[in-house]
Parts: sequence; C-alpha cells; structure tokens
Amino acid sequence: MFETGLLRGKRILVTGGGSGLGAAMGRRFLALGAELVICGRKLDRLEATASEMRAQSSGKVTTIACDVRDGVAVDEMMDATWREAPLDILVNNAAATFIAQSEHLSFRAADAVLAPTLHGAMYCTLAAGKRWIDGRHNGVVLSILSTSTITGRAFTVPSAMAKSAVLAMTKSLAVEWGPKGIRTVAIAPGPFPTAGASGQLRPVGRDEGWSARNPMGRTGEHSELADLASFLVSDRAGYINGEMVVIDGGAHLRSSGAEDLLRWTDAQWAEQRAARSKG
Ligand SMILES: CCCCC/C=C/C(=O)SCCNC(=O)CCNC(=O)[C@H](O)C(C)(C)COP(=O)(O)OP(=O)(O)OC[C@H]1O[C@@H](n2cnc3c(N)ncnc32)[C@H](O)[C@@H]1OP(=O)(O)O
Ligand SMILES: NC(=O)C1=CN([C@@H]2O[C@H](COP(=O)(O)OP(=O)(O)OC[C@H]3O[C@@H](n4cnc5c(N)ncnc54)[C@H](OP(=O)(O)O)[C@@H]3O)[C@@H](O)[C@H]2O)C=CC1
Repeated sequence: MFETGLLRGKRILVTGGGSGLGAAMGRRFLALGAELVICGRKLDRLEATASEMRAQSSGKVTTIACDVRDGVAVDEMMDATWREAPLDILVNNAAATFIAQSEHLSFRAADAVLAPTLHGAMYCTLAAGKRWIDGRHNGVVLSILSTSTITGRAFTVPSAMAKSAVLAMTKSLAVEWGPKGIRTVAIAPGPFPTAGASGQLRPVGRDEGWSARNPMGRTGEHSELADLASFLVSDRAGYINGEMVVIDGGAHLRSSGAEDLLRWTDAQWAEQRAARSKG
C-alpha cells in the first residue's frame, strides 16, 4: 500500500508495543523501514514479541520495561532512548480498561484505568516533547484512543474519561507545539479483536454484537489499523495536526457498543466481578 521506506530513518517508541494493536503497529513500522522501541511492564512478553519481529524484519527493535504510570520511570526510559538517538515518533498505545458497573468501582479501580491511560499518555508526551523542543527536533505524537471520545460509553466510564482527556491533549498541543515542529494526532479504533480487549471487555455471556451490529458486519483487521497509523506518523501526513481519525466500520454512528450490557442482571454483574480478568 505504501512506498518502500516510508518510515526509513524514523525512530518510533510504541508504548504497550509487546501485544495486540501496539505489536501490530510496530511490525508495520518496521516493515516500512523504521527503527522500533517497545515498552510495557512485562519484559518477558516484550522480549518474545521483539524476537518474533526480529525474525520477520532486519529492522532494529529495542525493548524497555517501563510502567507508564510512573513519571520517573518514563523519564528514565526517555533518557535511555535519547542516549542512543532522539525519537522521531511517540505512539501512546498503552492503556487499561475493564467493564464494571460504575457504582461498584472503588477509587483504586478508577485509578487502575486512569493512571496508565491518561497519566501514562501525558507523561510520555511531556517527556518526549520536552526533549524534542530542547533539541529543536521535530516530532509526532500519535495517541490510540476510542470512539468513546465521541459517544461516551456506559460501563467503561474511566476509560471513556481518560481517552477523552487525551483527545483534549491532542487538540491542545497541536496548537501549542505545532509551531515548535511537533504534530499531535490520534486514532479512534472501533472493535479490533486482541487478547487484552477480549479479556477485559468480552467475558462469557456478552453477545456477539461487535460483528453483528457493525455496519461492515465484521471487526477490524490489525493490518488496517497499522496502515492508518503508518500514514498518520509519516511525513506524508505532515499537514494533519490535532485530528482524530475514526476506524470502526461506522459502528459508533449506530451504537456506543455498550447497549447489551444495559440488559445484564445483577447476578451477571456479580459473576463478572468474581471472574474478572488480569490484563
Ligand atoms: C468498541 C470497543 C472499544 C474498546 C475501547 C478500549 C479498549 C481497551 O482499552 S482494550 C485494552 C485492554 N487491555 C488492558 O486492560 C491491559 C491492561 N490491564 C490491566 O493491567 C489490568 O487488567 C487492570 C486494568 C485490572 C489493571 O491491573 P492492576 O493495575 O494490576 O490492578 P489491580 O488488579 O491491582 O486492581 C486495582 C483495583 O481495580 C479493581 N479492579 C480490577 N479489575 C476490576 C474489575 N473488572 N471490576 C471492578 N474492579 C476491578 C481491583 O479490585 C482494585 O481495586 P481495590 O479492590 O479497591 O483495591
Ligand atoms: N482492541 C480494541 O478493540 C480497541 C483498543 N483500543 C486501544 O488500543 C490500544 C491497544 O489495546 P489492545 O492492543 O487491544 O490491548 P492490549 O491489552 O494488548 O494492550 C495494552 C498494552 O498496554 C500495556 N500496558 C498496560 N498498562 C501499562 C502500564 N502501566 N505501563 C506500560 N504499559 C502498559 C500492556 O503491556 P503490559 O501488560 O506488559 O504492561 C499492553 O501491551 C489501547 O490504547 C486500547 O485502549 C481502543 C479501542 C478498541
């Protein structure tokens, strides 16, 4: 789809790049000539993903264990990265979510979603942005958001709040940092099957609505999201700034995606709380 070498010479950090959509984007960036850095909390998973990537591509892949909820750790990751060479592109992909009745959320539960999804994206963006501005280096920040930024979403309220806040960051920094050579853009994916999303959002007992209710009759392909991300971070998208592109087959125009949960009984919710998945 793209010219060979579209991302040649670009150094890209994908947070949460060891799994799911982060890994899919990373693979595509490598195939287009980029050098990749992936971070997450679980080094063993990062290493396993990086080994697969290295087997498929001659591009350089570096792994860094970093919990993006921890600002000190984020700064250390950026220092370690910059010691080799400046990044050109940051992809804020790491996030957490789970379905829950909001009245059953403890403060710690709310923070378990807000901290990685909102604070993590903010810390990584600030840490990269400061270094780009100090070094007079151009940069791109791509944040992976959600259509909940448009519709809101019942039963995943902390995630909808965090993603909306990161959209506000994307629009605000487009104006503030655009003159400093930094573009900020975002993608709002609809349903793309991943182990993380299925584990947190599709417990046994939820209907098959992701495909059935989608105007295109299917969920997204990882390659479709990876292609969009590749375009948005590339110099070909140099005049796109502060925008969020939706990639959901039109699903959000029909439903926020949580209506089936309104029909759940208290017994189903109790079962869900008891059987919750660890991401
Ligand atoms: C149309 C489709 C739209 C999709 C939009 C978005 C999709 C996605 O974001 S998909 C990505 C999903 N991936 C992940 O979530 C991966 C990361 N996940 C995790 O790290 C865990 O699953 C986590 C979210 C539970 C966080 O783990 P951790 O920080 O280790 O948290 P604790 O287990 O220590 O729990 C903290 C706190 O939260 C309460 N809690 C955890 N799960 C639930 C739950 N399912 N329901 C209610 N409460 C939950 C837990 O009980 C703790 O609170 P306290 O008991 O008060 O201490
Ligand atoms: N799949 C879907 O249908 C949709 C996904 N999205 C968004 O796409 C992105 C990727 O999701 P997806 O691939 O599905 O799910 P995954 O669970 O595979 O991805 C989440 C990634 O974030 C990392 N992560 C979580 N918490 C932290 C933390 N504190 N510090 C560092 N890394 C962390 C995880 O790694 P580790 O556990 O090692 O830390 C994991 O690699 C997310 O932003 C999600 O909100 C949006 C809409 C729909």
